Amino acid sequence: MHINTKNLKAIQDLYPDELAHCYGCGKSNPDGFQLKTYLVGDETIAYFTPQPKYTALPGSVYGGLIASILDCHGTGSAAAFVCKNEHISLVDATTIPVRCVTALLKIDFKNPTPMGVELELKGKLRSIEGRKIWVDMTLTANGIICATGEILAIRLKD
Ligand SMILES: CCCCCCCCCCCCCCCC(=O)SCCNC(=O)CCNC(=O)[C@H](O)C(C)(C)COP(=O)(O)OP(=O)(O)OC[C@H]1O[C@@H](n2cnc3c(N)ncnc32)[C@H](O)[C@@H]1OP(=O)(O)O
Repeated sequence: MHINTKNLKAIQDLYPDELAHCYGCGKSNPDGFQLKTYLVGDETIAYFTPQPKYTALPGSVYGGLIASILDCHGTGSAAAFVCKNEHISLVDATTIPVRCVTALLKIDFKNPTPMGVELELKGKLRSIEGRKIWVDMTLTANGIICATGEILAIRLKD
């Protein structure tokens, strides 16, 4: 079921302008994917519909794109979970003081990801250990999990 995100703020839209050029999720990169990650309760969610140019085998999505959007959903999720853990409101904020980058990303490709349908990405917090944030992710199409991912995001120092 597609969650209505209309009244939610995407974590990537709360990155300050000078850090908003990421190819995968920067709001200021018109050529990028502009992935949006939302915190909904205890999990994060994002939706993405790949363009046909990101085809692998005919009818299925290129794995590099899958890794790319899970990468950005993972760091966005990590930032969102840190904010939640530290009671930093995403509702009232215009920017957030949390920056996370990917140290490690693992993707398991479970099933071919069909082209032409909306993909649903979910993230769940596994642990926060100091500056290390582990997030488990799934990528689902038509109700079938096509890929799972795990990410170790590192919270940057000031
Ligand atoms: C790129 C710069 C942008 C800056 C602006 C901010 C941007 C904010 C907006 C975000 C925009 C979207 C982002 C999209 C997602 C990307 O695509 S990010 C781009 C890809 N990632 C990178 O380029 C990161 C490159 N790596 C690095 O810069 C550094 O290695 C890191 C990850 C910052 C860590 O360096 P560090 O801060 O010196 O921390 P370090 O002490 O080495 O490690 C901390 C802990 O993590 C552990 N660790 C580190 N790496 C690993 C690993 N690979 N495996 C296991 N453990 C590890 C260490 O063992 C250590 O553990 P403890 O001893 O604390 O238990």
